[in-house]
Amino acid sequence: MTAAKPRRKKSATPKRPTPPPPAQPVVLEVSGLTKRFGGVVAVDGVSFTVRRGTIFGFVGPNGAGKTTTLSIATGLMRPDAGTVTVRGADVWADPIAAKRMIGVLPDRMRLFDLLTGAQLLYYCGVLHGLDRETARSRTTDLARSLGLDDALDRPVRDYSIGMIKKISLAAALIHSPALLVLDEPFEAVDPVSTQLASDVLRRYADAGGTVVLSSHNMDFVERMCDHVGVIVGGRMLTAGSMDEVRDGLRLEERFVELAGGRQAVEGLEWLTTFSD
Ligand SMILES: Nc1ncnc2c1ncn2[C@@H]1O[C@H](COP(=O)(O)OP(=O)(O)OP(=O)(O)O)[C@@H](O)[C@H]1O
Repeated sequence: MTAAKPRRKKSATPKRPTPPPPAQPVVLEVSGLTKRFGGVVAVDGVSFTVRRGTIFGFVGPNGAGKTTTLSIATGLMRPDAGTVTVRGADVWADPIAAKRMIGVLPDRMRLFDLLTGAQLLYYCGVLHGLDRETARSRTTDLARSLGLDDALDRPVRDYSIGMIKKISLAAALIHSPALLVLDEPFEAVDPVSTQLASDVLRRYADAGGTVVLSSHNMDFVERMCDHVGVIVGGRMLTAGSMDEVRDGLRLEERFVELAGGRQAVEGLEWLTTFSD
């Protein structure tokens, strides 16, 4: 007789959108990615697929390999091994076709910050092939939806960190790409703006857009994403629907479990011996 497996405590979870049906076509296929920086293996054989209409959360501890993976996935960095395709177009063999379908918000993006917000969005739109009228009207729509209307005429170099994230998100969205890849999009963004931007992303995904985003905010990922992948030490430990990955726990609990648990606070006794 086998011992009964102890049941996990079911935690209350925030409300989330229903996952899209599994029959949706694959939009992003990442296969066997590996990237080394000298002696550091930043990404170690990472594979995952993301289907149309999915909001995929990519989570992992600091230095786990999220930014490196997302940089390779969007063609900003070459891997040592592995392939990435976007709707079947290889990001390295067919970069123009692949990149046309991607909107990117990279970590630490450098913007043409002498332009005003309106000029920046307009030029992003025109560079992506939009006609002038469409670029102008989408600039206005995005600024309104993301709470940036009042800032549109100011130079981007005067923006706060959160405002830069929002204008970068607008720049990634302006050509209405099939795939959005966002590296920590809501870092330093206030809760009201996060809500506005979340609504924009959900509407985009409901209409068939596909989102991959990284974040350290587990509650946000659990609320926002229907699929999730956990990367630790360059390896994708698990990826699947939110419920599969959570396995009855809150995402944060499951993440801490997978990422190695809490470190004992040993060797810090001096911290409690105050100098005065
Ligand atoms: N250009 C680089 N040169 C050398 N090492 C790098 C470079 N970029 C990343 N690394 C290393 O690769 C590993 C993965 O880094 P990466 O930025 O992908 O992690 P991350 O999961 O995005 O981390 P964080 O959550 O802290 O942003 C780290 O050990 C990092 O120091």
